[in-house]
Amino acid sequence: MIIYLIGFMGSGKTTIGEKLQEQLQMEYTDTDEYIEKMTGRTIPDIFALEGEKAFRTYETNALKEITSGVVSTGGGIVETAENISFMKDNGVVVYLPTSLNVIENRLHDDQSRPLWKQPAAARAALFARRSLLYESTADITVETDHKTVEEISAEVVSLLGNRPVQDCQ
Ligand SMILES: Nc1ncnc2c1ncn2[C@@H]1O[C@H](COP(=O)(O)OP(=O)(O)O)[C@@H](O)[C@H]1O
Ligand SMILES: O=C(O)C1=C[C@@H](OP(=O)(O)O)[C@@H](O)[C@H](O)C1
Ligand SMILES: [Mg+2]
Repeated sequence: MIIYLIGFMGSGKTTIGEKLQEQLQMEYTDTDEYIEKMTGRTIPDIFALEGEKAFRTYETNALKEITSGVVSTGGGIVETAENISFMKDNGVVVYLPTSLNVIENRLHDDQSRPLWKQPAAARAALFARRSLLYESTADITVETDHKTVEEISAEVVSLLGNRPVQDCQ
């Protein structure tokens, strides 16, 4: 079984993925960490030196190469239509909706996410546009505002357990 975590930057995909790895005793991969290992470059360096388009190609390749376990994606995974159909065809997609003001409190002036380092209006537009894509891609949705990491992972585990058997193979 593959479980894909999707959502905006700061929704907690990496944090919840690590927790689910412990709870479900499954393999775990974060696509950003995978790309950093494969390229030997940090995400900000890839954006600065090669551009976003090159990053999106690495991201699609990473998605295809990770074949099992819990997968924390990057917030822009839904920017590529091919990624959306790949995740829907190959696993269960868990969306972690989080409101923009909660994300602002979590990320502040985070420097490690190139697309967070833009004016608030541009971030809000990106958030609005992507939210529609996350919603239409999700099989399972777990809100994260004002919940602890433990509460969110427990909810994900419980909803995964309620899935029809054929979805969990
Ligand atoms: N439920 C939560 N409550 C409070 N802080 C959280 C929660 N989930 C994640 N965080 C914090 O928010 C920041 C971003 O989390 P991260 O897992 O990196 O998000 P993503 O991978 O979706 O960008 C981290 O500092 C993390 O500790
Ligand atoms: O939203 C995006 O386009 C991105 C999100 C980041 O991952 P997180 O969502 O884990 O921050 C990372 O993949 C890269 O900086 C691009
Ligand atoms: Mg992450």
